[in-house]
Amino acid sequence: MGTVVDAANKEANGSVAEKKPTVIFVLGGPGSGKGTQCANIVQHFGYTHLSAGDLLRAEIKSGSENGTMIQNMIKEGKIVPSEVTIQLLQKAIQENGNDKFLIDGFPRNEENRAAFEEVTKIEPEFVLFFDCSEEEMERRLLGRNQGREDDNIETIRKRFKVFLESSLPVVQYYESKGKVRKIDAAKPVEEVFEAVKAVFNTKDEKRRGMLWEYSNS
Ligand SMILES: Nc1ncnc2c1ncn2[C@@H]1O[C@H](COP(=O)(O)OP(=O)(O)O)[C@@H](O)[C@H]1O
Ligand SMILES: Nc1ccn([C@@H]2O[C@H](COP(=O)(O)OP(=O)(O)O)[C@@H](O)[C@H]2O)c(=O)n1
Ligand SMILES: [Mg+2]
Repeated sequence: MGTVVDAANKEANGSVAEKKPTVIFVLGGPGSGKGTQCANIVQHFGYTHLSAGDLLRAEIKSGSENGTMIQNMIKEGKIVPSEVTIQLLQKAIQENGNDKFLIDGFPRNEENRAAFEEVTKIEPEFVLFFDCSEEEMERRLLGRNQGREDDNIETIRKRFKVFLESSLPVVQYYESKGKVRKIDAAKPVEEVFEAVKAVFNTKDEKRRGMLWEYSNS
């Protein structure tokens, strides 16, 4: 107790005893490059990557009682009820020894956002938002070749509609709180990652600055 690091944790989490994990939400339209960039962030910055879509697809494969419902929702590009997705995210966080997570593809609507906050009491440190044109995202999704049942033009159009109507308002909500770090995601993978690195390096510099100020006060 009483060290500089304790003080910083206390400031970030409210109290040392109830230390919560650091969470960064990674948002952007379908095919904007969330999964690709998360893999890079994991390599460089030591976060654990949790993709809501991957967790839901694993749940279908596991033969869970919700599997058929989830499969139908994904095929229609619809958003699975929060309680299902949040339970999967919470379990993944609890089972992992890391204390910093990239949550990719969540929250995708207001219900996701409010329920996660209510259940976990976790506020994201910031929201990484990958901004990309529909034309480019469509091209990427049709070329993704991961055998996904939702990467066909009919479902892609539905997913774009859901993104505009339900997911963008969540980005706007965090924008109003000054939490959005917007990245031009239409560029090549390496250039996008340069912009991502700048966001994470700035965050680390700010934290070092805070600790320095504290230790000199
Ligand atoms: N900056 C980029 N330029 C071109 N293709 C990309 C870029 N980022 C990702 N991709 C490709 O586009 C497809 C979708 O990327 P992915 O990371 O799965 O996006 P998301 O998780 O946002 O749907 C993949 O085939 C990926 O290899
Ligand atoms: N928070 C979430 C995330 C994904 N999903 C479902 O999973 C699908 C695929 O999500 P994903 O994040 O893997 O898709 P991409 O944006 O990576 O292409 C979505 O279209 C939804 O049907 C959901 O219901 N709720
Ligand atoms: Mg993805």
